[in-house]
Amino acid sequence: VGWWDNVGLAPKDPLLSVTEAFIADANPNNINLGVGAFRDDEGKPLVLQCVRDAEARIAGAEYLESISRQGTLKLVEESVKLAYGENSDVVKEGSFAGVQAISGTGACRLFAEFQRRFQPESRIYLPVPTWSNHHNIWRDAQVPQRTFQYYNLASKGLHFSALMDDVKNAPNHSFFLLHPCAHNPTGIDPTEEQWREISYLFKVKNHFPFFDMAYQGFASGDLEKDAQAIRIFLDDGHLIGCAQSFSKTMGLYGQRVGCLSVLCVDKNQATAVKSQLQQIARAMYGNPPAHGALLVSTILGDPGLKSLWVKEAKVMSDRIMKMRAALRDNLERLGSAFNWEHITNQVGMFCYSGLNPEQIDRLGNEFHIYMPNDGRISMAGVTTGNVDYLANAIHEVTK
Ligand SMILES: Cc1ncc(COP(=O)(O)O)c(CNOCC(=O)O)c1O
Repeated sequence: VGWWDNVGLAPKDPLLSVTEAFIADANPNNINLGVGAFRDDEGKPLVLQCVRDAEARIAGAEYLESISRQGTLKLVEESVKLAYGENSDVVKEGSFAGVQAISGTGACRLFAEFQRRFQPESRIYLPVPTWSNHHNIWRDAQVPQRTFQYYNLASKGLHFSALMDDVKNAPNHSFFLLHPCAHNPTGIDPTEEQWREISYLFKVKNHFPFFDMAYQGFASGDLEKDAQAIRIFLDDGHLIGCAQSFSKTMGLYGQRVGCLSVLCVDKNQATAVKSQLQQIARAMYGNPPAHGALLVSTILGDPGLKSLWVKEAKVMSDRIMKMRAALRDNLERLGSAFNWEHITNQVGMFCYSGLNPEQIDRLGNEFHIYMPNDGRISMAGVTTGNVDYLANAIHEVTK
C-alpha cells in the first residue's frame, strides 16, 4: 500500500480550467476571456517600460543582504504611501505594521493567519461574489466565513441596500473584506457617497475593514482616485488592514510582489503587530523574494520611473475602457434587445456579463470563446481584432 493511496484529485480552480479549455481548442478564432492578466491589443502580456528601466538599473548589482533588505523596507514604505497618501498621518507617524508579502494572495493569507491568532472568535465576511481564492485563503487559515450581499442580479449593479442591511445585521466588531476599486469579479464599485455611508456604518458597528487592493491605478487610471475608499475610511478614523499587489498594476505577476499593512493605535502597537506578522511569515516561507521588491522599490523610489509607471498604468486601463465601449457599441449596433450598459458602467479588468451557463457553453462549443461559468469576462482578452467576432457571438447566443 502506497503512502498516498488515499489522496484524491483536488478540485480544479475554475479559472485555470477556462485557460486549459482555451489552449486545447486549436481554432484560430478562439478567445480566452478567463484569466485576469493584462494583455495588449495583440493579446500579448506586457512588460512595462518602467520595469525594463528598473531591471537595467538593478542588473549586475550585487545582491548584498543590505540591498535586498533595503528593497524590502523601501517596498513597504512606498506601498504604504500609495495606499494611504504621501502626507497621511499614518505615514508621518508610522502607526502601521507593514511587511512585504508574497503578492496579494500572500498578503491576504498572512492577514488571515494573524486574524485567527489574535482575534480567534472572529469570522470574515466576504462579498457575494468575490475573488474565488478568498474563500480558500480564509478557509485554510481556519477563519469561519460569512457572506454579505454585494451584486444585484436585476440591475447588474451594486445591491447597496442589501449590503447595508448585512453590515447592520452582522454582530458588532465583525471583520469584512472590501475591494477598494475594480471589484473582482463584478467590476462594480460603490460610489464615493456610498463608501462614505459604508464607512459611517462601520464606525457605528465598530467593524474591522480589510481592504484587498489588487488594482490601484488600474480601475480609473488614477492612483489617488482608486484609493478613495481607503482614504474615506482613514479620514473617519478606522484602523484598517490592507493587502496590496503589484501583479496587475506593474505586470509583475510572476515576481509575487505585495505588501500587507495593518493600522495601529501607535508606533508601539505597530512594532508588536509587525513582529508577529514577521514571525508568521518566517514559519510559512522564511523571507519573501528579493528581486520583485527591488524592482518595485526602484520604480516607486525614483520620481522619473514612478511617473512613467503612472502613465503606463493609465495606458493599460484606457485600453480596457476602450474595449468595454467597443463591445457595448457592437452589441447595440447588432440590434441586441438587451441592455448592455453594465459593460461600460463596470470598471477594471472584469465585466460581469450576466450571461448564463447555457449561453456560456454555446460560446465555447460554437464560437470557441472561453470564460468562467459565472459569466465574468476578463476584458484584457478583448482586442480590436476580436471584439466584432465576440460581440456577434454574444448576440447570437442571447437572441
Ligand atoms: C481581488 C484580488 N485580490 C488578490 C489577487 C491576488 O493576486 P496576486 O496574488 O497575483 O497579487 C487577485 C488576483 N486575481 O487573479 C486574477 C483572476 O481573478 O483571474 C485579485 O483579483
